[in-house]
Amino acid sequence: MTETSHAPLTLIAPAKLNLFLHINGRREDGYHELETLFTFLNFGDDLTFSLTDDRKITVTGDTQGIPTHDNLIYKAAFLLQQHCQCQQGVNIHLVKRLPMGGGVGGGSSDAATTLLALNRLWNCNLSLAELAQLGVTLGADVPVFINGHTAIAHGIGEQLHNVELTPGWFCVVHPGEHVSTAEIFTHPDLKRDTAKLKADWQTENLRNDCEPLVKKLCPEVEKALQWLLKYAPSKMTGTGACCFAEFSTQAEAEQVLAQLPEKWTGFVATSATLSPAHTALNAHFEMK
Ligand SMILES: C[C@@](CO)(OP(=O)(O)O)[C@H](O)COP(=O)(O)OP(=O)(O)OC[C@H]1O[C@@H](n2ccc(N)nc2=O)[C@H](O)[C@@H]1O
Ligand SMILES: Nc1ncnc2c1ncn2[C@@H]1O[C@H](COP(=O)(O)OP(=O)(O)O)[C@@H](O)[C@H]1O
Repeated sequence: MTETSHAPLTLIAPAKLNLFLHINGRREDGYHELETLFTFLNFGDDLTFSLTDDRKITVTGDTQGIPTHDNLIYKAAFLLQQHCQCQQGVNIHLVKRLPMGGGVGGGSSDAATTLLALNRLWNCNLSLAELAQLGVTLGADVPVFINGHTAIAHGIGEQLHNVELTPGWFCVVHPGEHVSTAEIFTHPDLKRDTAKLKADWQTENLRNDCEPLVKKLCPEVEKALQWLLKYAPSKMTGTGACCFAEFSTQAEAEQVLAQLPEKWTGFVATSATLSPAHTALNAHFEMK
């Protein structure tokens, strides 16, 4: 492997939260029609990209036992390299902070940051819409990270309508359980009949339709939601297992995190209307 003259580029793969998640129905292919509000957090994994002159793609760092060819980072890089017939390679070094299967979208965000970064570094020049089209083949959540704006998603999560939200401080708790998205979506007890949102959706009862089922299957999720509820309204993100509560100041959110029972992990972060990956990437290329 020969590294090129490019200096390595480090970018964040931010966490997302589903501020609500309604399930409206099930399609014939098994995927579910959703309505969900995605926002980004200023907290996530770090990916460092070092270009090489051969076509090899390697992933190092906290890969947590995932075989390289199954890693969404490798899959994203390979997909783009094939699609654009790119002659360069890359080493991608991962610092993992987001809990796997935690509902904060770590794998999808890693894939999206890889597509966004390599599109620039390899000079592929695909539009965000083209990158999102490639990305959705890796996971339903990848397009929202490519789009990079707080948005309500419809369809299976790929039709995005940008919205503006006032940023807040979030305390996110991971109650130690790994929830399989596929298991929740194939469970017979999942609520799948919520009515579609109306124009004035802000006034509706916004909730996470996966929550009752996940609470039943994972008692620690129920406990984390109850624990957070002592301080502020609590919700689960995605198909779990992470739960969150919003606060107006950093100090309030940090005070709650400081009291977190030792058996759980958590973090505090602000939300961001624009994905911090886009902000960092734009800053890097403007500087050049
Ligand atoms: C429902 C969400 C909300 O954010 O859950 P989380 O994964 O974040 O918890 C996501 O859209 C998940 O996106 P992602 O994790 O990328 O899903 P995929 O890998 O495409 O699919 C995992 C499994 O979930 C099911 N699935 C996923 C999305 C969807 N709209 N309907 C589904 O039924 C499919 O059965 C699939 O086998
Ligand atoms: N780079 C990656 N980071 C996290 N998970 C990955 C990665 N590559 C593949 N995966 C697989 O994707 C699954 C879902 O991961 P993740 O995106 O963290 O969950 P969620 O969508 O619930 O937040 C993991 O259990 C793991 O097997």
